[in-house]
Amino acid sequence: MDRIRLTGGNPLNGEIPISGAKNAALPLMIASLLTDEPLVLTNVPRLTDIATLARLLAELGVEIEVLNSSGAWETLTTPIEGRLTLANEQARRLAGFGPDATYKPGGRTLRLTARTIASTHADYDLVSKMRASFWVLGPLLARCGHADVSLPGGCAIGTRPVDLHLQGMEKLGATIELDKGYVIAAAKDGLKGAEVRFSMPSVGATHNVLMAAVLADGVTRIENAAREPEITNLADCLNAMGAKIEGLGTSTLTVTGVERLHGAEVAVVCDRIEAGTYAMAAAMTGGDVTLSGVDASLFEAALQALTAAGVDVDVTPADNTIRIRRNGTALSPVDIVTQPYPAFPTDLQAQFMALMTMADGNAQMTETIFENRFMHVQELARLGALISLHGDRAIVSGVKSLRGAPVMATDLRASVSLVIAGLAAEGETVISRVYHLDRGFERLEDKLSACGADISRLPG
Ligand SMILES: CC(=O)N[C@H]1[C@@H](OP(=O)(O)OP(=O)(O)OC[C@H]2O[C@@H](n3ccc(=O)[nH]c3=O)[C@H](O)[C@@H]2O)O[C@H](CO)[C@@H](O)[C@@H]1O
Ligand SMILES: C=C(OP(=O)(O)O)C(=O)O
Repeated sequence: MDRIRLTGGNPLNGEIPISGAKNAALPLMIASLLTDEPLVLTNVPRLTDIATLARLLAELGVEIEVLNSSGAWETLTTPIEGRLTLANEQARRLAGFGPDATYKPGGRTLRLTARTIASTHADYDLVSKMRASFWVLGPLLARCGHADVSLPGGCAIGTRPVDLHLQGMEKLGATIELDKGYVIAAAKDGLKGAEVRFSMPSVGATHNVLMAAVLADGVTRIENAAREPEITNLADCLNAMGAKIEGLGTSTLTVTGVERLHGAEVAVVCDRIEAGTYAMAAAMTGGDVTLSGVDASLFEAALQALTAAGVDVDVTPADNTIRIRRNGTALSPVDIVTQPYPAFPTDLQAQFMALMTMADGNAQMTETIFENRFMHVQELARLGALISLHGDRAIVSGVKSLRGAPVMATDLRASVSLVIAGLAAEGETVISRVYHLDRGFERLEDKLSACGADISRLPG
């Protein structure tokens, strides 16, 4: 298993191009199941989660092509015994591993075509690797009237039930049974529009029910929908495919079902979590970094927290850039509370905690979304951080310096919080289990070393 080695102390200086968002690219790829025409996605990031989902979609019958550097479509999926598969080599390519002479920021362009659905079975092997795979349930039900999908996996940050997804499908007229770890869903006479009111905003349940409702018969109102920008990206995509969704960006989505959807071309929105992560890394090292290809309006709460910590944040919307600087000034402690969008995102909590480990005083991190998202605390402690846990709150007492140490990545965002701390720690930090990191950060070592970080991958 690969590890990341880094020696702290270098301020980050330069430009970091921000990739397309993992959490938007995944539902957009899944939306391809809703039509027999091609769905073209631009700005798709190179990540293992993209490869994992591509594998699953291929098994369901989706042909996947990539636009190569000569401007031609190259097929990544291979038909074997009447089924499509994605070979290991192609999966590694989608994940962005290995030397790639054609690499340039701006992501890949993929074309996904689900001419026919070959299978409505989403196997444990793939769904257990990644939360978003579970979202094939809605589109499969909508297009085929049945699906059996393994209960999902994803980052181990809490119990993460799927009751809201299932209640939503039942409201649309599906029958749901649970058998041997699988959700068996059927809608013999098709899905019917309905009122779906979530007891709490769930990103995944909103994606899933939205994709089911677009082909349902009649009008669906989704109340208390999540409002994350990745949901708006999906709703925009579905509308470009011929869906009728109103209320984009609000907590009430009204969907008038249509009989069929058609192909479209849609860009993946920028990754606000990746951008926030690098902003915190730049602040941590006392550097001067310009994030490019980024929309600051998508993560205002995080940028406000950085400003409150004494970091200079200059947004230039016309250029899609944000300049992050901290030259010599101490970091002020700032309390944060994670909440659904547009509040401070849970996916940036670990990174902000890493930053606060060197603040001048005590900062309180309250995690309200997931009940077990403090796994990074004990690893940050190995680097010399002082953090105490009190239920859903962590109190971080800033220290003057951190010291490098061997640490273990426990989930995606926890892993990158260790990178941020390691960049400022004295001496060497080696992070194991970096497969977590590869799920969601495109070419992290390249992006950071281009700005002066002493960081490299140790192949395992
Ligand atoms: C691939 C992806 O986009 N993942 C994101 C998505 O995860 P995900 O879609 O899993 O997160 P949700 O928004 O669904 O979860 C929010 C809360 O609702 C609870 N819940 C959710 C569904 C359900 O049926 N029942 C239930 O109780 C969860 O346990 C959690 O406490 O949103 C999270 C919250 O912004 C992010 O941290 C993840 O990065
Ligand atoms: C928690 C995350 O991913 P997942 O929902 O796939 O576990 C994340 O992206 O931070």
